[in-house]
Amino acid sequence: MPRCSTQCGKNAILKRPKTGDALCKECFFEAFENEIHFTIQRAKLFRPGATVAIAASGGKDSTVLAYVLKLLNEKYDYQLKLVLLSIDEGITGYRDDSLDTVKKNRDDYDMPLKIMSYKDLYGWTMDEIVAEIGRKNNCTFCGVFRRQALDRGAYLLNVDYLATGHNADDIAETVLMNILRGDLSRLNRCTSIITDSGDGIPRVKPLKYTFEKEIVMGHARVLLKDLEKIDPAIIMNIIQSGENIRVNETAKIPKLTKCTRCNYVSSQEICKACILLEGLNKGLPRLGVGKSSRVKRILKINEENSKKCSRTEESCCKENEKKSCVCKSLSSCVR
Ligand SMILES: Nc1ncnc2c1ncn2[C@@H]1O[C@H](COP(=O)(O)OP(=O)(O)OP(=O)(O)O)[C@@H](O)[C@H]1O
Repeated sequence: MPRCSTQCGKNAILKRPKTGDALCKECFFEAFENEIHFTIQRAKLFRPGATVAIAASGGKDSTVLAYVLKLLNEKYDYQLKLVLLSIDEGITGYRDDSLDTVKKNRDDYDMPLKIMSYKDLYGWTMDEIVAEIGRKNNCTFCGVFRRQALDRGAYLLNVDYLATGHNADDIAETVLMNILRGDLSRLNRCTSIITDSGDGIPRVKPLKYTFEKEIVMGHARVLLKDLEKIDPAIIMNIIQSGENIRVNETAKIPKLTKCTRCNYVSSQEICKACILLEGLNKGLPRLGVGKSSRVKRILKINEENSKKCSRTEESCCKENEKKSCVCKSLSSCVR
């Protein structure tokens, strides 16, 4: 390795993929932290005196986020109050381990920690959901419930911001996925460093321009890594493409509104979390997996059937072994 390109006199230990600079350990840390500080300053990400919940999964990104935010908060006097918010999805052998890491973050960084579980919020752990639906579609449940659980946690903690550890690779991957799906609404939102979750608590991504070097499973990610081999600037270019795409004014973009059932933000009358939950509770776990037009059709059929159902709650549930009952009282008798 050559000498550190900052002329500090030390030997370089790595070549940064983002800039191509050969740096020593100390200069790399400094450049890394300064870039995040610059991102925060340029986007005016935090109001001084605000409380920030750091969405802490126990993974590398959110652990680095907690570390860097604490460091920058003290170094540059952002005057932020930092707390950790963790969601326990109830995945044995996975989340329980990473929750130990989050508890270590709490002790190391001296930050309060709030843990919220799917079991308490939805009545189901991910292990129970997988037992019901199988392995194929369980990511849909996990993603939708986690997103809402983080919003609920942030609301409960009465914080001003929710910061996640999404990095440049995550964002470039999401841009690519939304382009491939033609999802203009999400494409519009996914490159923003700050997004309104709909209940007044903005979500922020201080690591938006920070690279992730690890290769994670997933087709878009693999494609991205292949493209990166051809041109290292590709990750930034894809984010920029996403930012520059202009949406045709005649294109139909769903408006964010409130779910009529749980009152959380949704682009549909009933939010995805409520539909997934209804499917689980009615023994129709695949209800929310797939197109919203199909979901609407099934909900309508169920609604019509339930009008026809003249049985009592007990007999209906008994007859259907608490599984495919169509009477309106089903969710109360199943649970
Ligand atoms: N169980 C969780 N509890 C709290 N926050 C979470 C949880 N899972 C994900 N997040 C937040 O969402 C971000 C992106 O999550 P993702 O599942 O893509 O993990 P990741 O990119 O591997 O990040 P990490 O390394 O922090 O786990 C995380 O950095 C974290 O801020």
